[in-house]
Amino acid sequence: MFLRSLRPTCHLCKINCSRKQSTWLSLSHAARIRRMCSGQKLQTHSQQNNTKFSYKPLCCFSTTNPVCKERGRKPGRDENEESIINKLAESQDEEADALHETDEYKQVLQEEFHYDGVHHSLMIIHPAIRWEKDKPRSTTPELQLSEACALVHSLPQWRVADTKIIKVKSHGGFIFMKGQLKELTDLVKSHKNISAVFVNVDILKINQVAMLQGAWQLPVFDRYTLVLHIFREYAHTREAKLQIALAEIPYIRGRLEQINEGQHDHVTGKMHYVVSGGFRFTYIQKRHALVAERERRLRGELEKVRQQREVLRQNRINQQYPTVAVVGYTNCGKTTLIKALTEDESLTPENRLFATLDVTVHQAFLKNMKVLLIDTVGFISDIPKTLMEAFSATLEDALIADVVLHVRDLSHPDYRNQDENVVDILGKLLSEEKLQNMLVVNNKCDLLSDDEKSSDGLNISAVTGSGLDELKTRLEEAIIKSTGRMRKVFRIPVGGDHLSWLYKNSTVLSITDGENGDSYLVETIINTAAYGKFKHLFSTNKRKP
Ligand SMILES: Nc1nc2c(ncn2[C@@H]2O[C@H](COP(=O)(O)OP(=O)(O)OP(=O)(O)O)[C@@H](O)[C@H]2O)c(=O)[nH]1
Ligand SMILES: [Mg+2]
Repeated sequence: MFLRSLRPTCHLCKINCSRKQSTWLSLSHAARIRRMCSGQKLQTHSQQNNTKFSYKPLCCFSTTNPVCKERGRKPGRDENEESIINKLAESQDEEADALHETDEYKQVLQEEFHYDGVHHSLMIIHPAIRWEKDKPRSTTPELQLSEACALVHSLPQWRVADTKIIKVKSHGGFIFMKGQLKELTDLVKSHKNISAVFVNVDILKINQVAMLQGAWQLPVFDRYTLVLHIFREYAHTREAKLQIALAEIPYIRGRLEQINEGQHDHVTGKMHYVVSGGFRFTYIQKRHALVAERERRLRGELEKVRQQREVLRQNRINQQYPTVAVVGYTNCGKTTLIKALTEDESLTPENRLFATLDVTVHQAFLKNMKVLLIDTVGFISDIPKTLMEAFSATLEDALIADVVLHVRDLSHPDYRNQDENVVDILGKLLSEEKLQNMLVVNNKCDLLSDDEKSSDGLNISAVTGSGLDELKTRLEEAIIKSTGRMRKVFRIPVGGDHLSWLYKNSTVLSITDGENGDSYLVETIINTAAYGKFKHLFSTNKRKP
């Protein structure tokens, strides 16, 4: 049986094949290249049973496609197919690592994100919107600027050379008025040691970047690109690295769409046209194909990693330990709090934004209960949704946790704004029930006087340990409420299987002797299912709990 591509796309050069006839592959060969599949539909040659397959088309090996790297090969014959597959196997080895960046892709990254390993000395410009009617904010331009500085300082050896707050009408158009642009250009040029400019807005449009880079003759960063630099610098696990690589894609796509809409020509300043067998492929199409191919490989790899995560998650569910997701704004003290509750020395809290980029699970013993605490990636304001969406899987663990613990840094001058941001995001993600049962703690209270402490939420300090005893009690109560676990006292006979069963299936809090010495009183925390099972198993011997 043979397979044929419906919409042939060259696998190597990422360009649609100009040949009218696409190459036929034998089923066995198609199976061998399955892992190279781009998800495009292929049909059986005979179409008798109308079966559809998803194998990678090999039409790219067209003899007539001038841009195909494999040009000259004659498709259709078995010996050629064999060599094609060998070639694919080679390229597969090279590309086996989904994170591998081709030279072409490296160039895209360099153009869009300036990943050149340079430790920049930055000028930060904060365009403060004059009248924010629809969204009155509890923050101030000075606080936003100081967060921008913290972002820069999160990168090793990056430094802030100067800062400037400038009032603007909106972040649209060209952001700055003509006079303002001149003033800023003079300022930037007056600093000889500045190597880049960071405009503190969530994301700059391509025409804005081109205009500002043109005026200042320096690379220009926005929050999206700067946060990506931080993520890239500190990601350790494969999952985090894949997620970050995936987060680059919507940014690049957004740029391509803006070029497509004709907003502005790209950084390169010209459009490339590749003419191939009567088809015209623009620079945009080529880049779209390049990005699509990378996305396909990253998603495929991420899926595998996530399957492993799912196994771990299932293990946790099977273990029946209650889970607590610790969430909050970046740098609020989530990791420090988990360290204090678990005494896990392997945890290393750091005084910088986005110190935690991987979701990790830690066992803790509260007062009577063993729980699993989940450390999560911190939130930050003014970051486009697409960037945080790349980390959505890490939040999934938080979403299915029995209890969500929201940590706030009460000592932070901008804590109200941070709180609004986190509550806003959690409000969209969590069910009403989870929100109702959410616990809020005000951390870093050791840095505050009694007057400054809040009456809303539990005041704690993860560093000094104050308030942690009360937090453990409240966490247990919240877990009991959300999981249907209950406190039960069982009277069980001495010398039976009851006690070992209870140890296995519930949390045993205490054991005392019964009045006549022939029984024990066992205090437990048990869920409704286990309670029903106990009654069922030991109904004849069971004494009234
Ligand atoms: N004084 C004081 N400092 C604290 C407290 N809790 C955390 N910190 C400090 O705050 C900084 C950030 O702590 P982390 O635990 O890394 O914060 P995080 O929320 O995990 O941060 P990300 O992982 O970046 O989101 C560290 O320097 C901690 O020592 C506290 O209760 N009091
Ligand atoms: Mg952390």
